[in-house]
Amino acid sequence: MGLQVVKFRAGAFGMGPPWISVAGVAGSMVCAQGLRKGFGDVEAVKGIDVDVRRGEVFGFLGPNGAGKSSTMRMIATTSPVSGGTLRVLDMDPATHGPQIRARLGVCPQDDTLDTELSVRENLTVYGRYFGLSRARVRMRADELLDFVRLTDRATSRVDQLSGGMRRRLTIARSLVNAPDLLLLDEPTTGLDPQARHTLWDQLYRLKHSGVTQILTTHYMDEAEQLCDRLVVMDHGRIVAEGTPAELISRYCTREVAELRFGVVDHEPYAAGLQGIAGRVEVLPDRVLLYADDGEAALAAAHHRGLTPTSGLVRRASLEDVFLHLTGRTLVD
Ligand SMILES: Nc1ncnc2c1ncn2[C@@H]1O[C@H](COP(=O)(O)OP(=O)(O)OP(=O)(O)O)[C@@H](O)[C@H]1O
Repeated sequence: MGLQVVKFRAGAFGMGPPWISVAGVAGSMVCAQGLRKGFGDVEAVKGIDVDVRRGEVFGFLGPNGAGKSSTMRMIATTSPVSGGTLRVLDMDPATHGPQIRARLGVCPQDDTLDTELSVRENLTVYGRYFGLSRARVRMRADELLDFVRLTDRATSRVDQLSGGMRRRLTIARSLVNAPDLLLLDEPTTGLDPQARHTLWDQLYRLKHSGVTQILTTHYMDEAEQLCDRLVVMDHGRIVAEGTPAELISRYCTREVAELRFGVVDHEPYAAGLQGIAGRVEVLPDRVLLYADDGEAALAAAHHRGLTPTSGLVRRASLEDVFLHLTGRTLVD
């Protein structure tokens, strides 16, 4: 028997994508307890607990090598679990891989589109792989092309598309089987700002149509925009979990003053700023001073004779949380 095929309904895509959930999952969409992944001597995932609820967008954040992709591959059932327990859509990946995959959409980090085929054919071939009838596949392809705004490129070959169009097509392809759960590995890496915003808009619409999403990203603004909840991973472990707002309030002050002194070595300036407000972080080109009142902190610095060549005050962000927890900026 082929993969279990999901049901479709003729869609009013203009009003939002008509994804149909085939079967209810009462509790968690993904539940991991003490989940581990090893590659020989390398422990990529060191016992993590994760609970992804129906309808939410859940993010895995972390620096390179943190274990995000290894975790995603276990959830996608393409990499066996080394230890702990994992349930995906209330099933065990070890025994129900095909049943899980039939209800998953997977958008990999690198586009794996068939560049020899047209845009439309990429969808129809994939749909046939899921066992959809020709008529269903045609209807589905039309709906998805409309959803990702590629209808007018339906007959173009993939190698004629821009990077942003390819990502949109990859997302469309991952939705061919009307998945309950969509896995997105760095969905907007390499895209220009406009293409990123277009994709965010589509992912947002998907969320509101009830598709649970799990994504990895290096972009904190992306996580803040899209994720209801997220975990920060580092060295195979979860070091923080919460909503973006919870994480910011837990690990940061309300504001951050950024001070640039136009020098190579900021350490002496950082030392001089100690005690004015909260934590002081040194970056290659600036010093960050965490404060509930950033303007007051800047004034206090000036009072100490530490007047920057440029100083600005901004709201604390997930980027600051990440820096605090991992000691690194986003992309190292
Ligand atoms: N197939 C493999 N064989 C051996 N080691 C691996 C394999 N896949 C991943 N690793 C190692 O496991 C650790 C976690 O890698 P993983 O790709 O899960 O991290 P990541 O957080 O997704 O990183 P990135 O953001 O760079 O994609 C790294 O040390 C990596 O080298």
